[in-house]
Amino acid sequence: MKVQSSKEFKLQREVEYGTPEQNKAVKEIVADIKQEGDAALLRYTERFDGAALTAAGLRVTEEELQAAYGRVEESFVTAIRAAAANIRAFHARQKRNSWMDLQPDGTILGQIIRPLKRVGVYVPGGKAAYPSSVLMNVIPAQIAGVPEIVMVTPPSTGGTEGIDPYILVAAAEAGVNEIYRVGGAQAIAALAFGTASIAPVDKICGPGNIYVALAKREVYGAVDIDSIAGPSEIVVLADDTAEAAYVAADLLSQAEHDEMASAILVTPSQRLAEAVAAEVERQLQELPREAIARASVDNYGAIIVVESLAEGISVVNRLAPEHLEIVTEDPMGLLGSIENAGAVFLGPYSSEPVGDYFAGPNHIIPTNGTARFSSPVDVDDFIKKSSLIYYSKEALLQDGATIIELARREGLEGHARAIEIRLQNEAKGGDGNGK
Ligand SMILES: NC(=O)c1ccc[n+]([C@@H]2O[C@H](COP(=O)([O-])OP(=O)(O)OC[C@H]3O[C@@H](n4cnc5c(N)ncnc54)[C@H](O)[C@@H]3O)[C@@H](O)[C@H]2O)c1
Ligand SMILES: N[C@H](CO)Cc1c[nH]c[nH+]1
Ligand SMILES: [Zn+2]
Repeated sequence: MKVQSSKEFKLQREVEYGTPEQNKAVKEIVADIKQEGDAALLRYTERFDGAALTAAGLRVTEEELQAAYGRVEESFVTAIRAAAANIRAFHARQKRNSWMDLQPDGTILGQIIRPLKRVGVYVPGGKAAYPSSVLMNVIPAQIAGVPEIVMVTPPSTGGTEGIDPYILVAAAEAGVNEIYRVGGAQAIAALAFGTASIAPVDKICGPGNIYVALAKREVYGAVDIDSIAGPSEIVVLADDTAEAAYVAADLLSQAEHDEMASAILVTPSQRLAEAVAAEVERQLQELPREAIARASVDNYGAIIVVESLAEGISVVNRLAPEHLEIVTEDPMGLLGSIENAGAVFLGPYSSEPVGDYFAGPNHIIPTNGTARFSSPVDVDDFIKKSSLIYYSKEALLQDGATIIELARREGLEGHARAIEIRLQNEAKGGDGNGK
């Protein structure tokens, strides 16, 4: 990894997100699915995932789901249950309730919370299978009360059923049974627009590679999306007290996700910068996914030497990373200055994979600088709110003139008259029915 000064460093998102070719490919895939439905879905699944399916074979059967248990270790089932319990406990704290406020004049104002009816969750499965993402998608949706949760994941990671058995077991543990073996941009478009085999959803959540992220951006508006949760990112803000081997390991933990993942160290310590660069090189050679991680650090990685921790914080806030680790003498003391980061990990033992798998917070987190304005997946992603207004006669008599004033200032006489007709009727001693 190249050690550079903050002046030399250029923000990745200042260039187009994804290459022009990737953007063009995604637009074509989405348009084809919209127009041709299943036919295009099957064609792209064969082209990108090498699976020649029929429409009847798109959905995973209950037998396949149960058979997957025979292909995973008991220790995995124990681990996924323990992780699920932590994720459930964390997200249960986010649940909102409807509320109503009764005022002395009889007015009732409130907010009604309802779950979305049908949501699609994307579970990545291209370069690696992500059973942990099943839990991160499904548990908050269940806590919100979503009745129909549909899962899609590509068939490319193998297994006799064509889907990684660990993903299937995680789905069965989470209680999902509508699962389709499709991935990439074609899966996102199928969820958004529907095909003969897959009924459309109201919202799509979940992380994925650049094709998934661009497709979610493309279908937004036809459906809602959680955020752009694309190739993983980590920024470590560290001072001279940090352990170089730990920092390097944490950088590589995200670099190994994807050639487009980004891993960045920001430090005022030239010594640490050089030690981490050497450690990254040493640890890379021992990493099974060396080629992916090397491409990531070569193209999207950086070690940025800043003048001070204060400058480091301003670099971090510009980057707005998905994950930020603060490994300094007093990490808690710096927390208040962090404005943009999807998840913040404090101190040398809060290694990023603790959050990826187990602590409880969601690992589906905005990337590419979008942590400036969006948040990790949570229970709120799976609800919608309706406002409730009940105005009593007394309240309308009291506020009516003010409402009329505001309506007439906007030149909307029809609005003003809707109020005025009631005020006039009441002034005449009306019965409240306009008579
Ligand atoms: N931000 C987050 O919260 C978060 C969480 C977990 C994982 N991730 C990211 O998810 C991603 C998982 O990526 P993955 O590739 O392993 O799985 P994936 O399921 O996201 O992508 C695989 C799909 O990509 C499509 N694809 C591959 N090459 C293509 C091409 N040339 N043209 C068109 N489509 C193509 C295929 O349809 C394939 O099914 C990684 O980037 C990882 O960093 C992000
Ligand atoms: N680090 C990823 C979020 O960017 C999540 C993940 C899943 N499995 C391992 N890691
Ligand atoms: Zn990870």
